[in-house]
Amino acid sequence: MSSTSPETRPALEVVNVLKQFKQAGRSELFTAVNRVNLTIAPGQIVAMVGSNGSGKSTLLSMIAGSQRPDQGEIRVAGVAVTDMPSWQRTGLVALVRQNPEHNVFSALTIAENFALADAGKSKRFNLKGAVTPRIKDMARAALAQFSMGLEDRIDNLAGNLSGGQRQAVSVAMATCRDPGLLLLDEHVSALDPTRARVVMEKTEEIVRARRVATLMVTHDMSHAIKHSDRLILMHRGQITMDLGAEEKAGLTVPTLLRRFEELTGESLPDSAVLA
Ligand SMILES: Nc1ncnc2c1ncn2[C@@H]1O[C@H](COP(=O)(O)OP(=O)(O)OP(=O)(O)O)[C@@H](O)[C@H]1O
Repeated sequence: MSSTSPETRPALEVVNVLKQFKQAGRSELFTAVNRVNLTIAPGQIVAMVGSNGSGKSTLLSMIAGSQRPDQGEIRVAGVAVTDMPSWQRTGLVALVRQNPEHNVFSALTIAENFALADAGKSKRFNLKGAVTPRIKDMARAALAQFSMGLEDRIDNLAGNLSGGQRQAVSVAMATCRDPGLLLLDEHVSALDPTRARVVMEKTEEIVRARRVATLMVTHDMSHAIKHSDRLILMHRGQITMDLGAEEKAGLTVPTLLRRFEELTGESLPDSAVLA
């Protein structure tokens, strides 16, 4: 079998990626992501944790296509996306953001949101007539996975949903077409702890069932340990720790926080502890 066949090629390859920013009042550039290498296998769930400002969101935004690396290469499911605008990555990369407001259009119904997501990179989108029986079936099936009754509300305005319901809709939309890679940028951090747990557990269940490779940024260390196959730690623009399933098996939140402190001399913010 060829090493580049769909079954074996990595879901994500980040090769030597560098991103620098100009800083106000300073002549030298600030390095936010410092020659990062990261490979994610098909179906693998990777949790990424790290201190504030360590470069997690910048790395995610380069993978999603809203920023371009200054150097390096990014491939998703074998496709070179480094210079591809984000709208062209639909189907390859799906992103669920922290703020529920940023993931769904409040003025559209749930079904219309699905129609819009499905239209993806096609430039012509006409809302009138876009909600076809196929879209409705797709939306109902995707939403039923969350067991929140959302499949019976597809004609409701998304703006009338709670934050947790919106994030459930967002994950359902992001995964229903089986993207090459799912990016979760603190997608449950704006929810209350109970809702956060439910949405996180369902998210894991869905991505495992669909075998969608996932890179999840979180400040909740227990989520990072519990809901991943692998845990990576970013610090000052670099990946400083990379724990596979075996190393992660006996890991507890206090041990993880201690290991981070030993490695970096700094404390890791744990939203579950801070909450
Ligand atoms: N557009 C920009 N211009 C200048 N500096 C930036 C820009 N975007 C990010 N940075 C800086 O790059 C660093 C990394 O930011 P980034 O948002 O990636 O960190 P993070 O790990 O996601 O942090 P947090 O956990 O707090 O969300 C920070 O010091 C930030 O101030």
